Amino acid sequence: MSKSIYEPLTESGAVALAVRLGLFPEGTPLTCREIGDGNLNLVFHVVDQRTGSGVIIKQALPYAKVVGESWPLTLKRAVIESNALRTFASYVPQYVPTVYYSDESLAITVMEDLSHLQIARKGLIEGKTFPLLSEHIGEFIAKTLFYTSDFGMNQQQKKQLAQQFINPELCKITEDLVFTDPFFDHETNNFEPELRHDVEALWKDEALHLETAKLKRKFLTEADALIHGDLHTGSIFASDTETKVIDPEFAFYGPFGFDIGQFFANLLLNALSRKEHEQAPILHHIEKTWDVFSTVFANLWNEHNVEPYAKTNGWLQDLLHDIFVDAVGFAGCEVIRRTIGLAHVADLDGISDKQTRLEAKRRALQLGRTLILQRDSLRNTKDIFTTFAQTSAEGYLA
Ligand SMILES: Nc1ncnc2c1ncn2[C@@H]1O[C@H](COP(=O)(O)OP(=O)(O)O)[C@@H](O)[C@H]1O
Ligand SMILES: CSC[C@H]1O[C@H](OP(=O)(O)O)[C@H](O)[C@@H]1O
Repeated sequence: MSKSIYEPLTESGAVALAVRLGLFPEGTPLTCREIGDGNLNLVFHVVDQRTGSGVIIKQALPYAKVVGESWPLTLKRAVIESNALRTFASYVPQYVPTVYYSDESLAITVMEDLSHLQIARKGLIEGKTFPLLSEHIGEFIAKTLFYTSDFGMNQQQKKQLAQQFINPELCKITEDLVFTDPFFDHETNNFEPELRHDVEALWKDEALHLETAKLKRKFLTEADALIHGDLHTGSIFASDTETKVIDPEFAFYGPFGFDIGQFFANLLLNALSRKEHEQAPILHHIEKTWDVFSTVFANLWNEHNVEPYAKTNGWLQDLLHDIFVDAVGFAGCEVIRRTIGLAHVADLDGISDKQTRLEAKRRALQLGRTLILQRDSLRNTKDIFTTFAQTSAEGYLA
């Protein structure tokens, strides 16, 4: 298997691979569908017709699927993804799919089929609430961050691990699409003409540029822990009882606050798409994520810290404060990029009434701006909700 030379799989090729790998007993009647709906990769669902049990074969393409062959992209992202899933599984196996097999030259990851769950974004758009989502994600983030940081593992081994997750091409996508392009008149941007006035105001906003630049610098330079790097609600499978995080191909050693910020942002985008009286469960998820994250992280800090300064009075509180402020700022960037940048979210784009959709997008731009500019003065999740409630339909220019 290791001598394989890369070529994109077809559905029949995926079946043949599953058989070659012995994933199903000889003679099993198998069907396969390519079900990838993300921006980058192929995803094959191979199913035993008799039992309904399946496996997922995910394969990276040598380019970004959403744009096409004109945007070449490293196949190494498949190795990053399978290694990240395996690393996360060593701390929180309950929150990631099991990886059965990976092949660097074919750029594939073969993993547990999670089809009994639903992509959280889709469920949230349908009005589901997934009661345990925030508890699980708070714990996922706290444990993966703590145990891969200088506080939770041997500090020399951490540097070795960070080397394995050097991920320059995928980081550049985030540096460009999240932190840069939406704030300038760039060809990757994508927004309705009615928003141009608001978007142009954003492009000219010097104060916003300064604060976004500071957040970008953090993303470029702070190697706190192994982060997922793209923890939006489309990267999470959920049900009423289970939660699984997928798609960590953007993983690298980055700032503590980034995954929390991405998750907050995508919850806020969903809340913006809802009527006011339906927003409470989503805002509750933000509160709960932070509560669980900070509690679990603090417990790990107090009980398993390898750093001699850990017991220094005030350091943990100081760090949690910084993580919160950064998360709020990163959330602001993500809210803006998902509204006017290259890759949108169905939560907003799927609002069928044009006026309602434009109002939600204007509120998103205003919310993103406020989160970035006022992040230092927001002390807790209640302050995020106040900011959210103060956004107006007039949006950025209000
Ligand atoms: N382990 C899995 N089990 C079932 N379906 C999956 C699994 N992984 C991915 N998928 C399906 O494939 C889609 C795209 O997967 P994703 O990893 O997000 O791809 P991309 O990297 O292209 O964004 C998901 O939205 C989901 O529908
Ligand atoms: C050209 S990549 C755009 C966008 O797509 C990624 O998301 P996903 O792989 O989950 O579809 C990531 O968010 C990138 O910023």
